[in-house]
Amino acid sequence: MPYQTPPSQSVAIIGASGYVGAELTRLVNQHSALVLIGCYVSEHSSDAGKLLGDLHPQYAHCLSMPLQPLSSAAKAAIIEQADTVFLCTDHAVSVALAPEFLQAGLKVMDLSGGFRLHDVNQYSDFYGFEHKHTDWLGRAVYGLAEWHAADIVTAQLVAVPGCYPTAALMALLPLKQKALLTDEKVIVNAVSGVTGAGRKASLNTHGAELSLQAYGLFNHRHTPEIAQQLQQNVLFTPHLANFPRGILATIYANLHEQVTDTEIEGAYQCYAGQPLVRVKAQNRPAIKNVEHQPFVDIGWHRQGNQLIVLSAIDNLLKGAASQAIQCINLQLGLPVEEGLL
Ligand SMILES: NC(=O)C1=CN([C@@H]2O[C@H](COP(=O)(O)OP(=O)(O)OC[C@H]3O[C@@H](n4cnc5c(N)ncnc54)[C@H](OP(=O)(O)O)[C@@H]3O)[C@@H](O)[C@H]2O)C=CC1
Ligand SMILES: CC(=O)N[C@@H](CCC(=O)OP(=O)(O)O)C(=O)O
Repeated sequence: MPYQTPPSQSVAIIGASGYVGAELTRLVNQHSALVLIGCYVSEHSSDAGKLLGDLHPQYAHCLSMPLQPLSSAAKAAIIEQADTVFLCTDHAVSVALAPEFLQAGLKVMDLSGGFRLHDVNQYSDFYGFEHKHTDWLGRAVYGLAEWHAADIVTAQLVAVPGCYPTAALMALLPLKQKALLTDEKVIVNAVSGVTGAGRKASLNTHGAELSLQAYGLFNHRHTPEIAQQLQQNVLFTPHLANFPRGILATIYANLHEQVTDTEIEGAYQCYAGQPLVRVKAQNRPAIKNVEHQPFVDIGWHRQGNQLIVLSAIDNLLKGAASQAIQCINLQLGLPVEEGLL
């Protein structure tokens, strides 16, 4: 029987003090159909009991109750009161937590990578842990909202895509769908702002150490995620840069002989009527145009059979929190942009 969704939802946010969780708290707070029952951090977090505004003053207006520790009693209260749980936690934490809520009949929107990959072996290879919940892995729906709307509507577990895969797939899937690309490896170079690395301090993200630098060469976990969804090999190289938020992806793909500009234009027509996707041939998307916005901006340029597609998103919004809101909007039968524009 398809999962039934009531018209409004009570939601809990776990990992609410992080960059993604705080942004999601803001979006839930301004959403007319969502009722926030609580915001949680880990059981022994030093931030338990603090106000969101103590940690993120810009979100002080979004939450009057303190951040709560995720104790057994808190989990029981969530199961009692919430319809949907948003997990804004690390991958391994999400994999451990999600089944507890799913088995109790709640819906889960997981913003980590814990349920995105179909091949369980890739968790050991790319995430460094063994995935213990293959049953739920098989049932998770990939939450790329413009591409999997019908499945998202009935999903109990949504695996909200990674930020880099969102930027890459939104640019490439229209071309793939129309079979305009050769089978050669697609090259994705992308630059992310530092909030992409999360809130916890590390040497790599320390201001004085930060520069524009590549990382994750050949082995970033988003390589299999992009390849799985695109059904094509990719060479993905992420770069970390010294700005707060946003991703710009520069993508190199090869077109079949004889593909015309009109066919490329036609492929991107799949986004006509999608209010959060802005495509323009010859456009050079810029991070400043998508910062704090739920949009993906796409532009394409070709020379002969060589195509360059550019794609920009806010990593914390279309790359995470606003995409999760798009997914719950679909489940509630609301316009995808509800509460976002
Ligand atoms: N940053 C980004 O651009 C994107 C991130 N993501 C994914 O979203 C998730 C969150 O990312 P981000 O906000 O950057 O991460 P942060 O490190 O900023 O936040 C993590 C949050 O999880 C909480 N937490 C940690 N351990 C537990 C636990 N055991 N139980 C409950 N809560 C816990 C932390 O609080 P505390 O430690 O105090 O308990 C904090 O609130 C990650 O899986 C990330 O990969 C996805 C797309 C984009
Ligand atoms: C700059 C930076 O460090 N970015 C993160 C990607 C964040 C993201 O999208 O996330 P998931 O972890 O949810 O897949 C990284 O490369 O690990």
